[in-house]
Amino acid sequence: MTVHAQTAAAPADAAALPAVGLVGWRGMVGSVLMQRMAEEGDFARIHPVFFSTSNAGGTAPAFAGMDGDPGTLKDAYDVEALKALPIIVSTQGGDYTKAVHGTLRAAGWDGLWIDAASTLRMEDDAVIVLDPVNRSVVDAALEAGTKDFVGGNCTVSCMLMGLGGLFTAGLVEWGTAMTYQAASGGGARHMRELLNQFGALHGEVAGELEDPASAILEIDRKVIELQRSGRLDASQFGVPLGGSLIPWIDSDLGNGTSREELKAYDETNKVLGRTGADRIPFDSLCVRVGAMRSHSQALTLKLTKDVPLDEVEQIIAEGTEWASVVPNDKESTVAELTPVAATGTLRIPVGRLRKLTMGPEYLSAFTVGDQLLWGAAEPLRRMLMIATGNL
Ligand SMILES: NC(=O)C1=CN([C@@H]2O[C@H](COP(=O)(O)OP(=O)(O)OC[C@H]3O[C@@H](n4cnc5c(N)ncnc54)[C@H](OP(=O)(O)O)[C@@H]3O)[C@@H](O)[C@H]2O)C=CC1
Ligand SMILES: N[C@@H](CC(=O)OP(=O)(O)O)C(=O)O
Repeated sequence: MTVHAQTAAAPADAAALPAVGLVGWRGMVGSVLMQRMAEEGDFARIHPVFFSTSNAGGTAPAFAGMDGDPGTLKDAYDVEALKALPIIVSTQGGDYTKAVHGTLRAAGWDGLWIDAASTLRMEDDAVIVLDPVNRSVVDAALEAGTKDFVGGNCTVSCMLMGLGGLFTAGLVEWGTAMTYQAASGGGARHMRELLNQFGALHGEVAGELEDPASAILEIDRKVIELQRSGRLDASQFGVPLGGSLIPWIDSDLGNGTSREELKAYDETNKVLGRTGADRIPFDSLCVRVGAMRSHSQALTLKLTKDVPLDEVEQIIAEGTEWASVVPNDKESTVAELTPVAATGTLRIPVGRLRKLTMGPEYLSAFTVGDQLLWGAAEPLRRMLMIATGNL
């Protein structure tokens, strides 16, 4: 199903454009989505209707490409206003999805729901969208009348954008991902907390750092003392992240696995359209590190056969338009395969590619991706463009 014309009340000059409800547009993920839509000229392809959970009646935002007065913000809990729209895009979060999606469906709304939250991802009648990897799954679902399209977990989406070629070629027998996830995965307040912690730690030893002759062990002692003191603000992450790491992300499933780790198996297979015995064993160990907004991961893949490394590189490079192979040497790796290099770009560098000593079918890889772009906003933006016949 492709939505070409709007069904909601809207200005006459926008009559030919599909009306799209945008909820969560000012949050962190929503802001990146708006930025990308403006960059790509998407606001000229839809008639945006902006919602708010906190400021209904306030002035709606204007973005590049929009035509006419953006009007006022509608109440994001107003089911009648939402029901009038053929498409709703939400980056508002899981609580909002839980509160509104079921009510809307129960009220008979059969529009397209495009969502960043994990709430509906594993529902049977929802599709995880990552079209450069699973366009056929998305198209088949649209054709079959599926109405719920959800962005994948950021780590899974970034991994598949980089290594999708190997998966779609059926070359992965099993895999593991050891992740290094940025503070932004927790939200904007987590990013601020990390920087405040770095600042406080520096402040604690600023005097000693000024003096090149000061004793490093005394600096180290003061830093760890502050980290353990309870005086560092760690209200978001629970424990200090600055100068440390946290090897647990999301909730505790009670079986030694975090919810984030389970997503690696569940979502990777769902994106690829693999079910039952066809699923690829895939597991992970997820770790929060002090990066700002790019997630990294070290992968071990058991290939289904011994594929020469140059062929592996070619398959990866051709897997998606955005995957780029980084030569496995120190100079290229430190320049191109870091969160600092990847942040703010749609490029997904994949490097450290080599066969492991365990045998020629065992492949090592490292990949990095901006978790707010391919990890959150971009798959939704593209889904909206697919649904409106623009991609
Ligand atoms: N963070 C991530 O990495 C990822 C997040 N997601 C999903 O996206 C959801 C949204 O995440 P995220 O964007 O980080 O959440 P945010 O907390 O940044 O934004 C969510 C909402 O909070 C409200 N809000 C309240 N105060 C402010 C403020 N000062 N500035 C901006 N917004 C404010 C806004 O709603 P209103 O305008 O109605 O007041 C906004 O839409 C998550 O819950 C998750 O489900 C998915 C993938 C990755
Ligand atoms: N859990 C991810 C971010 C996120 O929002 O993931 P999900 O959309 O699967 O809940 C992280 O902390 O890095």
